[in-house]
Amino acid sequence: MTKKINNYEIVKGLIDATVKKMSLNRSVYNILSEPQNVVEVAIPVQMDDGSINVIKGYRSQHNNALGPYKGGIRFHQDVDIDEVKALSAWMTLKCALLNVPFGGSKGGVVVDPRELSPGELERLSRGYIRAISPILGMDIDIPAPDVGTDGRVMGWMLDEFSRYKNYGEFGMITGKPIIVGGSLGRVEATSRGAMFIIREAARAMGINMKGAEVVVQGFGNVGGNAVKILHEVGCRILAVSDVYGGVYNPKGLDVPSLQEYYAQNGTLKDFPGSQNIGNKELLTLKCDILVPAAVENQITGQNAANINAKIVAEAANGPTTPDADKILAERKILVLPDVLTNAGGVTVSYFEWVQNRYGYYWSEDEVNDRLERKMVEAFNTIYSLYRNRKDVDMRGAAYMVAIERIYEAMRVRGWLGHQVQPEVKREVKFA
Ligand SMILES: NC(=O)C1=CN([C@@H]2O[C@H](COP(=O)(O)OP(=O)(O)OC[C@H]3O[C@@H](n4cnc5c(N)ncnc54)[C@H](O)[C@@H]3O)[C@@H](O)[C@H]2O)C=CC1
Ligand SMILES: O=C(O)CCC(=O)C(=O)O
Repeated sequence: MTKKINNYEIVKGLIDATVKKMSLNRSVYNILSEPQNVVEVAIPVQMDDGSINVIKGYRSQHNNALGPYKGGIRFHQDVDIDEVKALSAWMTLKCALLNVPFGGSKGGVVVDPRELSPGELERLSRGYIRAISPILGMDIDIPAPDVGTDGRVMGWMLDEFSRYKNYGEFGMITGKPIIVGGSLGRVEATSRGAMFIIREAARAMGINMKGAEVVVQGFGNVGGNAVKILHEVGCRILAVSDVYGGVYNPKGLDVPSLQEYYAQNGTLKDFPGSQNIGNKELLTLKCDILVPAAVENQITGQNAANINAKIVAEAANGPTTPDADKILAERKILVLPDVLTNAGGVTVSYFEWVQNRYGYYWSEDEVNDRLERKMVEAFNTIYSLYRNRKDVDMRGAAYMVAIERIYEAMRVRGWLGHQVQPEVKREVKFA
């Protein structure tokens, strides 16, 4: 049996390398290598047959130097504590990178939501949020959707938290339905943000988005909307997949018909005018842009030599392992890191939180325009650092920019004592 890849060890290794490269005090690594709080809860859930299942859940609050903890909630059968810790650290980094005034957190529940009835799913969602209510709040820790959760689940969680507080604190969760304070554009935000990053990278590499050949792994919130939005801007979608497998047409899939087919049949398989393809094979298809938008550790030392794209755009969190990163860099394949590429989700979550505080709601165009500005600004900052330094890849550059900001917040808050450098010598100025 192959050893499970530990993403928490991976993110710690990346933070360690970055802190060393920036010659920062060791205490910066010591603080960032451990989440500030981690809770584990056991949630009793009444099943439809009357029995009680006790389901395990976690919340990891990684760092709040820059603002309240922020991060999604994952419902997935493979969730474990180290995965949740890793995902919470990535949240700290991506919020810092996007100049969004939040820290990082993440929640996880060990369950396959496909196996629950709607009633069981609602009782689990309410039970989980009840269990972690004391550590949540719009100025403390603000959850959102991730794998296996969506706006409907956020609606139940908002309601449960409001019962606990005895008033409706709408800004305590984002990605919720529009009618209860959700933001226009949040459902598509992660994918729209990814499109902006891909567009900027394609421009820098001389790839025309009109007709660019794209392969997307994952057909949920992020993958499904990425397919739709990339198609809208003129890309040719050659292949897409979900956990059960995918479909491929070398001339390009008919995206509107595929969406209709999926909505009707609940599967991509046997979509007319395409051939079925497995997830392994899909990742190695020849294309301009490969978009992993499913789960972690999809591009590894095992298959990186066979990746046949010019750009890998990480819409998922953690899809590429460090050994794969090395191989892709040697092969001159540009990897657009997760903490940048998928940060559109938390950016619009931030806009949602601002609108909730303000009690005034923006049009979808306003949301999308503000998102575009933030994503392009972050891309330019990282890309210029990557081009100027030459000793870091895009991920390394992104970690440097993020850690610089977190470091500065920790320094001025006095978390680092008096033995540290007064200020990091800035290589890139923030706008
Ligand atoms: N929902 C959001 O706003 C954000 C999500 N992300 C990340 O994007 C990724 C996808 O998240 P969502 O789309 O929200 O989840 P989702 O639950 O809506 O969709 C997940 C998709 O991946 C597929 N999938 C699962 N395991 C797979 C496997 N082993 N191989 C191929 N496909 C597989 C599923 O069938 C489904 O189509 C995750 O890494 C998540 O952390 C990142 C930022 C924000
Ligand atoms: O929208 C959010 O607050 C968090 C989204 C998320 O979980 C992620 O970026 O991985």
